[in-house]
Amino acid sequence: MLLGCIGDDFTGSSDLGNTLTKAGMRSVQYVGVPDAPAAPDVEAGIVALKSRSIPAAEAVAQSLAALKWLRDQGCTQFLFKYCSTFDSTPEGNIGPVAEALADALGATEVIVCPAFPATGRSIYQGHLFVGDHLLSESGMQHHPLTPMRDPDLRRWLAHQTRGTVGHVPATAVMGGVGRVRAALSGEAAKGHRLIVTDAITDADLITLGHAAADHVLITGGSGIAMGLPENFRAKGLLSGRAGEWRGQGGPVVALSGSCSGATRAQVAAHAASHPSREITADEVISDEVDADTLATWALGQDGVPLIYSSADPDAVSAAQARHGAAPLAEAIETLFADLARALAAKGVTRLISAGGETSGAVVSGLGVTEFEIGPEIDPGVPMIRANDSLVLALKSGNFGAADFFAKAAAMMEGTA
Ligand SMILES: Nc1ncnc2c1ncn2[C@@H]1O[C@H](COP(=O)(O)OP(=O)(O)O)[C@@H](O)[C@H]1O
Ligand SMILES: O=C(O)[C@@H](O)C(=O)COP(=O)(O)O
Repeated sequence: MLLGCIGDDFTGSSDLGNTLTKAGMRSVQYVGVPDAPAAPDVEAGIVALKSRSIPAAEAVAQSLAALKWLRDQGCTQFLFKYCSTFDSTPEGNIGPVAEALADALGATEVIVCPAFPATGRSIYQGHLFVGDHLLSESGMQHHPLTPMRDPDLRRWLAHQTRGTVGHVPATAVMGGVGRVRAALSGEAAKGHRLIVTDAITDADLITLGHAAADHVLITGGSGIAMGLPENFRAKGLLSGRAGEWRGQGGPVVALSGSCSGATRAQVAAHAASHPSREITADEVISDEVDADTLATWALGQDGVPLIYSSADPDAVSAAQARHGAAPLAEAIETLFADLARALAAKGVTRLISAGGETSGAVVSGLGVTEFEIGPEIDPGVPMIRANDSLVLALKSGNFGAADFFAKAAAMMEGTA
């Protein structure tokens, strides 16, 4: 294994696997820290954690355990993957995890770059944009767990860190690899270890990736990985053997716990022509719904049945006020985990899940240990294979075309 990656959620980890696989690295996504060695042909290993919204100290401990396993597999470079919308709170977890990994690896210059231009995320003057909106006006200010109300990544990250935060502007990034290296060293010389780097285009990300060829630790969204495989290829370290992917027919179900604007639009579009069942926060809290009944309903439907708790910001706030945000999220996630387990037991072979935390719950419910990464459905979302009879798509809340659920089901079957 060459590149060791730590993802702070499951959709994000498959997003990273997609980028690395497309760029020619043989990649495997692990569910948590494995307790056995990796297969010898894995070139990029991604340890997927569910550490984005847990207490910072636990996120640090889990990330350090992942780092230890990846080091034991022989990795020479490490990537900490977080969300392209920088999902975090003033306490963390991006800053504390990045600093702990940097301490453990003795890293002195660490890129911080969540840019992902294919999905509209760009960084300019240290500020994160989603399309032509600042992050704080993109809808992310309403996120149920990590509302993002400050688009200045330098300022937001500084709340989370012991050390100070540096910045490499777009003018330096556009100046090429030499200018970037000089700018990063300049920031490190001023005592800034975590350095936010502007990036507007894929070309900027490839420049940053090449500039970071000798960095032991890199942090960012999946975009920051775009240039990394080429560094290993240039040293003759990649096998060039991509995995063989095969589609999967059979019973399909879509689950959605994401409340993002993009997912709610996908849910509305899908529900117009496919069987769909909403589960409300109140039903979940009062135990009026059970996983077994929902699974039986879904597998009795034609088309691509959808079960969703996705709700608009007003409904989410009202439900959180009634039940508490954390207990409510936990109750809904537990239901999705139980539902995934029940669906697998009843023979589902294609499972689509929308939402990062939701997908973490779904995967833990399934009890799978690793995923083969397959072809891309939409930017940032690959199909992934859990075992001989189960293929999944874990969709970030914000990603995917308007017809994502139907499109994913068809592509997973190999008919689109
Ligand atoms: N109707 C709802 N009311 C309140 N919280 C909800 C509701 N539906 C889902 N949630 C919770 O909101 C969170 C959504 O996060 P996530 O699944 O990561 O989606 P995204 O990818 O959009 O961030 C989850 O913890 C989920 O359990
Ligand atoms: O970088 C991204 O935007 C995604 O890969 C990601 O991390 C997804 O997180 P969710 O939006 O919580 O699904």
